[in-house]
Amino acid sequence: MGRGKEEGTKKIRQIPNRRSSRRGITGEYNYCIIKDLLGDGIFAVNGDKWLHQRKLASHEFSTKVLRSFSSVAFRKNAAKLAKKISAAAAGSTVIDLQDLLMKSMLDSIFKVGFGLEIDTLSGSDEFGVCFSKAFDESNWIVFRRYVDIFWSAKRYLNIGLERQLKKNIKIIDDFVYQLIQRKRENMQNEQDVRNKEDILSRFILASNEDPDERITDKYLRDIILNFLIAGKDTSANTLSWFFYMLCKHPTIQERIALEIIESVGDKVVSNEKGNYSSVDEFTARLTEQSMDKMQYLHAAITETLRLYPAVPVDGKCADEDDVLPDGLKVKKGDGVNYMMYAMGRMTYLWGEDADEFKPDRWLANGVFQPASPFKFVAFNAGPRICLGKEFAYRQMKILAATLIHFFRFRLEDESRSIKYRTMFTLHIDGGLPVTALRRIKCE
Ligand code: HEM
Repeated sequence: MGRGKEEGTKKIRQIPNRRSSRRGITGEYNYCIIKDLLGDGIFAVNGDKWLHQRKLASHEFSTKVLRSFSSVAFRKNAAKLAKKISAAAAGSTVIDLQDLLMKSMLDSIFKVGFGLEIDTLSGSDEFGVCFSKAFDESNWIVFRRYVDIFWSAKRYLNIGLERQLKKNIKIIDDFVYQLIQRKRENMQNEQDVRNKEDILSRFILASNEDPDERITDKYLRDIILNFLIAGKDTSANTLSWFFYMLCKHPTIQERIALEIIESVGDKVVSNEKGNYSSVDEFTARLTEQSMDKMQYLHAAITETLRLYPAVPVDGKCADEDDVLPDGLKVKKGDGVNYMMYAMGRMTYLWGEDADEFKPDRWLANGVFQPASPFKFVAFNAGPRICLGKEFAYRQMKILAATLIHFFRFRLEDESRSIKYRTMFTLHIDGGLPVTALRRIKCE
């Protein structure tokens, strides 16, 4: 088994992403299914275009500017969400935490990714809410195509879900093209556009210097939708499962709350008014240094991703004939799927307690120990590893720390059996209804 595992790592690395170069038969079919929604974006491109986008995107993700800019935006959104939950807690109202997290993530990614303020969390931004609904529904309909063999006939006849999808895509496109237009206009009017921090501005800047004129509005539209699909549901779903786990394991919830207090310092817990702290004062303390001290929180999020990987299954397409470690021959163009969901629960990888939620398995002397990305595959591995991993951890830790500091969460119905919904990402079917009790007064 040991030898197999080692070889497997090498072989899987040699099988490129189905969208990376030549697509082959299965790759072509997958591409066909998703291209109506995502076009030729990061997830659906081939050859040179992918490399070009990856270069542009990875540069942006690694800049210090983006790192500090995104932290400010994440803290602001975390505070907004905490205030919303606080209002519900005051009235003992049950909240759907998954829904709130999805909205909060959408607002965040618009700010960080595209430099735009939208407010779907409060529900006041009608255009944004409409876009968000159309986007989520399209995501589900596109996934349904994998199990509906008549989808292309329905698309041709413009009936059923395909008709709905067409309408949704129009809403999405109108919204996104308007956004690009607005962005281009703003950038023309601004003096120092080089200091723009968001990813869309950087792509637009690159388009002005692109001799081949590859970065068209259609190209930017695909980039925006790909970043949304990559960055919104993944982080929101992970946090939903994370809070579900904390509800099931109250002692872990308490241990994280203690670690947060130790990491940010005692002052936030009490001031001259007693047991009170402003949420903005608290989030301001979520600096890189204090976040780095939250090793147990980091481990608990990682443990959630092991058991509930946001991308539960992923596919690749063989670029050339190959042989898998167990001797299975793979022909050029064949599709190979690997299941993160199953891999996270394999006893031969994680031990006899693989099914248990144990953040401690990631710690040695209180310090987080990462596993090989070929074993912990939630972010993929090799050249197509997730570009937003660091970004996602920062955002999830800021949000989680803020909510756990101020509230104690309980499932609305302990007896309800929680199931996942089959989509591209691992949603909780029916949402996550919880009650939030205030630990600390939150304003
Ligand atoms: C918990 C959060 C996340 C998880 C579990 C996750 C997981 C993944 C996985 C499994 C892939 C590989 C997909 C494939 O093979 O086709 C991927 C790719 C990618 N992710 Fe993430 N992701 C997360 C958050 C994010 C965020 C927040 C962003 C950006 C805002 C992001 C941006 C990307 C991009 C751009 C790619 C494509 C990379 C490439 O193909 O070169 N991800 N992610």
